[in-house]
Amino acid sequence: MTDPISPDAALNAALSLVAGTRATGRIEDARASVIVDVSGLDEADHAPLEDAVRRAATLVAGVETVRVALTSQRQRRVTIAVGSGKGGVGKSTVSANLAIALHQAGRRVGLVDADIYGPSQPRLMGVADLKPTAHNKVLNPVQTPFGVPLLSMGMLVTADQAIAWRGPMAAGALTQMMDANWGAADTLVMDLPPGTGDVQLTMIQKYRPTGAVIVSTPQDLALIDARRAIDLFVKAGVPIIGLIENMAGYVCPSCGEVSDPFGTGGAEAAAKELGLPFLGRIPLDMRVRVASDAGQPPVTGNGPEAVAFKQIAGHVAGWIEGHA
Ligand SMILES: Nc1ncnc2c1ncn2[C@@H]1O[C@H](COP(=O)(O)OP(=O)(O)OP(=O)(O)O)[C@@H](O)[C@H]1O
Repeated sequence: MTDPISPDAALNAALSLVAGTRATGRIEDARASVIVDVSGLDEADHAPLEDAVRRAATLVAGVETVRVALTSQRQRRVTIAVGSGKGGVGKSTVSANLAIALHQAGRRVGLVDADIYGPSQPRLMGVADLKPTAHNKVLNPVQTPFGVPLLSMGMLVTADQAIAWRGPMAAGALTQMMDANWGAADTLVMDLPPGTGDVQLTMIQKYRPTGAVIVSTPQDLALIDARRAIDLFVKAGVPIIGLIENMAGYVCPSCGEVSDPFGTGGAEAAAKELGLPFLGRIPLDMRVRVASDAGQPPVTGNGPEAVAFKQIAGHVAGWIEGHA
């Protein structure tokens, strides 16, 4: 026998049919109190949504009166941009695992894949076949198995279209994702395109992040690409939370021994020289690639790489608490 559905669950089920994850409510003494998050909606869409929510709540068994409050959460939302001076340094891998680790640490996190040149988050987050829906022209992010909803450039346009984009077009698509229905999310992690061109600058200026983390590899720092990425954020007035060194030290898949083909400590020294915090290093470990390719972000496991991602996320969470 299945349990009867509670009045609150019946109310929330009815609300989700008309407002997705925007509306939540509870019933007390035959009165339904409903909160509707109108973040990102045009002013003109508020009243129709409120009416739809009110009608849906009125039809729920046991409800005699309905009170609806509209709120906008956007002001309280923190945006963390993840950037890199060039491609292939693991920026997307870091973004996915950082978003999940922040969620595991208690934040309500959404992930925005703004990498127009190679949007890899749908695969990394195990939702490669899913597409977002829309309500009143506002996108509903795709739910992932890891508690972090996702929107990706790859869900909006084909790769060929995106590659021909100029800055303002990419920024327009980014706005559509940033103004989506993120519901109660208090933090958005934004995976930016690699490099430091006009597209990146326009995106950052149009949707200025609260803070940025820079991902580099040990050899990348020698080539000063990471410094260019830092400059890009500084130019746009975005505070740098710190530097992450990825693919630091090679972990031998057979014996587990760690060696340093590109030297060690380079990123930490560079961070010091630039006066920036060093957030931590992630080893070059085959398990990171295998788990990522399988849509199972390594931070959800219990290997040393999971610990590394969690420590980095701890530093980022500390920064958010101090600055946002
Ligand atoms: N620490 C690591 N150990 C082993 N493999 C890694 C590590 N970090 C990333 N990789 C692998 O390196 C490849 C590139 O990573 P990723 O796609 O995250 O880089 P990116 O900087 O986002 O690249 P792009 O700019 O092309 O989007 C992927 O196959 C990924 O699984």
